[in-house]
Amino acid sequence: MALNGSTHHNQDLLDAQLELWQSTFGYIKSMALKSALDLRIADAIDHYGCGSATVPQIVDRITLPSSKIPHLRRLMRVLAATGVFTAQHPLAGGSGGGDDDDEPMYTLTPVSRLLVGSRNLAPITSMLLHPALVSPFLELGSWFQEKEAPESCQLFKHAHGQTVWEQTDRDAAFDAAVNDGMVSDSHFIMGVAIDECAGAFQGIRSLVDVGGGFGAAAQAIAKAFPGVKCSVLDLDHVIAKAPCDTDVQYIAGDMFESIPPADAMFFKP
Ligand SMILES: C[S@@+](CC[C@H](N)C(=O)[O-])C[C@H]1O[C@@H](n2cnc3c(N)ncnc32)[C@H](O)[C@@H]1O
Repeated sequence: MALNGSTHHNQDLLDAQLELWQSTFGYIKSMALKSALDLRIADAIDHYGCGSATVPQIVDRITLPSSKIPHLRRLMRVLAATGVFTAQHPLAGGSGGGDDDDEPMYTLTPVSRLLVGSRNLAPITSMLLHPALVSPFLELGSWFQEKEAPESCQLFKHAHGQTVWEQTDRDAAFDAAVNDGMVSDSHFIMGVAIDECAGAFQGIRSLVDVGGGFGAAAQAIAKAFPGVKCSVLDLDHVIAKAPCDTDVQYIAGDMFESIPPADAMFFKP
């Protein structure tokens, strides 16, 4: 906004305030995305074969009290402004054909297509936006002031009094969110990695995936390269829940104590 007859000083102040609010409210972007995941809005839109839907059509597919529909419209506008969906607004007056004529049409974008279908990143996105992982950032300032030794001074531990992996061991719901998230991320990225870096796996007869979780990455390697004997090393409580009907061998242990021998070590954070 340019001010009429104002000094540059006032214009600069307002521009700076705008930037300050943009940084202050930056979290709205990720919280709107989290709401879309919680409400399964991308799934609701994807249900309509063309990948587009109006708010009333979305409401038909999700659980929402009718009093919240105006708020859903606002959420959809934020999600369209941030590129999660596109919004196509109807021509003035509508076409006169139906009830939804005045409704914007929301369409999946390349971003939200990653929240549905076979290469679905919804579980890892939900995991990364889990309150246990987001809330420690509220304490980042006090973490900086803490004088403990670096290894015992992780932000997560500062906030929760235990490490991420101690919490997954004690909290079954958080553990499931982390494991499901990791599996979805591995499915996605290993499809790309195997296409792009197949040469890296040539000539290897055995491979150990260190901190390999449920073994989605190792399974993808074993499937693409049947000559590579793949194993997964992870903590006891993860291996206890790992699938048993796969081509990979699961080994419970602590990577800081020992790593089983193999031609290659693989690590996917
Ligand atoms: C970020 S996750 C990655 C999981 C897996 N690589 C994937 O992509 O699906 C890190 C993994 O390391 C495991 N981990 C953490 N500390 C470990 C340790 N000391 N020894 C073995 N595994 C460990 C966790 O249980 C978790 O499954």
